[in-house]
Amino acid sequence: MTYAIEARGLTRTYGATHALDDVTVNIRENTITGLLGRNGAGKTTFMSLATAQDRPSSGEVLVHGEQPFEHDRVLEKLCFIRDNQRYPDDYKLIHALRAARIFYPNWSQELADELVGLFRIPKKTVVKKYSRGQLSALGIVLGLASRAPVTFFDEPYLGLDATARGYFYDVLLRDYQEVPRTIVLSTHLIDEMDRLLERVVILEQGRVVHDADVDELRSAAHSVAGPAGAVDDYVSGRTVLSTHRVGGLATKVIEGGVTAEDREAALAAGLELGPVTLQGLVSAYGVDRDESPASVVRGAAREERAGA
Ligand SMILES: Nc1ncnc2c1ncn2[C@@H]1O[C@H](COP(=O)(O)OP(=O)(O)OP(=O)(O)O)[C@@H](O)[C@H]1O
Repeated sequence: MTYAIEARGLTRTYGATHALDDVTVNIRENTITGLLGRNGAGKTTFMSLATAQDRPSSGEVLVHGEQPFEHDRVLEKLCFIRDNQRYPDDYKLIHALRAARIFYPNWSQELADELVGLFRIPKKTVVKKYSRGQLSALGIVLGLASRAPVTFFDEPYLGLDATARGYFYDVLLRDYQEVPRTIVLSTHLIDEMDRLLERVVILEQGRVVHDADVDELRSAAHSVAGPAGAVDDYVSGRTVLSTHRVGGLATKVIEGGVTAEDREAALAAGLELGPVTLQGLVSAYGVDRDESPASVVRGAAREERAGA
């Protein structure tokens, strides 16, 4: 198997903060991978290290088997679209496209022109006067039209309306099928983007908590809902990833798939078993086990009422 990105013990600290903490992960060539996790989980840090915009405190990251830092042959394979991309003050659309065409060997002007039209990106306005959504659209044009063998998008949709986001997802999938390449996306719009993702890496406080194919991950957990006591009995001896309580009802996300015995037990106890969305899993892995903020808040409110 060929890997586009290989991270070994990758660590980046800022003082006492471990932005990335001993991350070992391989990203297969020609896949679309979602880099997921709550705010501050380390997604941008990972992308910055893989694209040589920053250096690790320890460990290493290889792109197509080579160190990216000050290595032109590797750097020209990489495109990193981040939300705070800066452009020279006098840049208009044409300047940004011209620079990209020179920099990226696989640049597709045809694709760039199509996307500029779809996103209605202004041609006469200087880029620094663009709206938030127009800036994101420009980043997406550069990222997709670069056709770079390894392309990173760090929350590329900020400010984009739903129609424009739909164009992004559709064109990304179409062009990826025509010109396969490695695409890594960080996103908080997980339910909206999960149809794009073949694989996900979930980070939590700088560590990898899951690295799996999307289908594998979906079947690696399930939810159970019903009367709290019956739910507690059902989950006894299992790993609970998250809990939500409303009055006497509870919903828990549990590690592991559903067996025939589970179905029978749930039916007998009047419980409902269901799948967990990717968003549900990321939230579940991003909170303290068995105590989601919702249940903590509601629990506190109940205690207050009981004490009043
Ligand atoms: N230059 C820096 N100086 C100090 N701390 C930093 C720096 N860059 C990142 N961090 C810290 O490292 C951690 C990871 O940050 P990072 O930006 O990688 O997270 P993220 O997953 O991309 O978050 P978000 O989803 O909010 O964009 C955070 O705690 C952040 O505060």
